[in-house]
Amino acid sequence: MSEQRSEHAEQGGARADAAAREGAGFRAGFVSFVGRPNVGKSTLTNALVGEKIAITSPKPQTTRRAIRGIVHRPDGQLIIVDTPGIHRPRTLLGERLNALVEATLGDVDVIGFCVPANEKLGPGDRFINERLDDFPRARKVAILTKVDEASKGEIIDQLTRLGSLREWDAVVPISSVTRDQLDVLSDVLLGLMPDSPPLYESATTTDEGEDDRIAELIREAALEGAREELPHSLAATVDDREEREGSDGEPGLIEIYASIYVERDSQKGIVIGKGGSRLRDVGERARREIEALLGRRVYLSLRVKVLKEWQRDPKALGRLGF
Ligand SMILES: Nc1nc2c(ncn2[C@@H]2O[C@H](COP(=O)(O)OP(=O)(O)OP(=O)(O)O)[C@@H](O)[C@H]2O)c(=O)[nH]1
Repeated sequence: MSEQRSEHAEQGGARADAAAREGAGFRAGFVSFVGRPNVGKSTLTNALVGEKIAITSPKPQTTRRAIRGIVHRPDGQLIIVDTPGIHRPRTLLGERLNALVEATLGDVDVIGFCVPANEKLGPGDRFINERLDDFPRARKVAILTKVDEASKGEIIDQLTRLGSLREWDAVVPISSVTRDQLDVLSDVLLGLMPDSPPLYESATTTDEGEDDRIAELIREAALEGAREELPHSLAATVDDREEREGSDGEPGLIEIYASIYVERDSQKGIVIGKGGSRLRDVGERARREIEALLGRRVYLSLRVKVLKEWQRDPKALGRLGF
């Protein structure tokens, strides 16, 4: 992150000078949320940034990339690095994701350890908590998520158990759905960040490329309603796009050609559905999200392709951007 810090510091220098002249201390730094799959890390990222950056899904292990969301405040910037989560690797994809997590966590200023309020602390949480010792540089904050799903008593019990795991720099209960305590969490995280000039322009909410974000929206749409082993086998890419000329000052239609990848022939049929019905639904859902992202009308063409056992194949992983 230090490279990014100096690279982006130059852009933000003018504003920092202004802040310094006003005597206001400005803070900026990197935070990463870790925790078991499905504890609400991506939802929290989106809720804090106020825009859909990371896709979310009730299926565990949805997150595959280090996506950055940026929270802009008058007194600082929080740059959120969303990781795929720490787990025991079973495939080459799993190994690569773990390496990505290691590199990310070794570099951030704060690690937010997320545990849901409505489930007991389990071996999975303890495994991740112990791994946090490997990253001594980062300050550590415990975040109790989904408090809207738990009773007061459950929340208090869970806070006590969390407190006994280690000495946290802070413990904050939140709900991304009701937005309960999100401002408190931002304050706490910002308070743990180093003094620094802004690292990003104020209009930037992510530094992920547009095609990657579109591909993630397609994957999210395809994940909806997907069963059993299918979620892990899905990947999506944007292959081509063409802009149509607009008229009367209106932006023209944008044509997007994208692929959904599965690992086996049998999965292809599942994704396409009877007479193409499922794929049509996926396309419809994805198109609406992409139109919201781009702010213009979209024609989306989806093709389903089989890339045999891509999670275990180095060449295929490369092609899909892992
Ligand atoms: N009730 C409630 N549900 C939540 C909250 N935050 C997240 N969820 C739900 O929990 C599920 C998982 O959320 P994600 O944000 O995808 O979880 P994640 O930890 O990023 O999951 P992975 O990508 O698998 O690591 C989704 O169905 C969310 O809608 C919350 O504050 N309250």
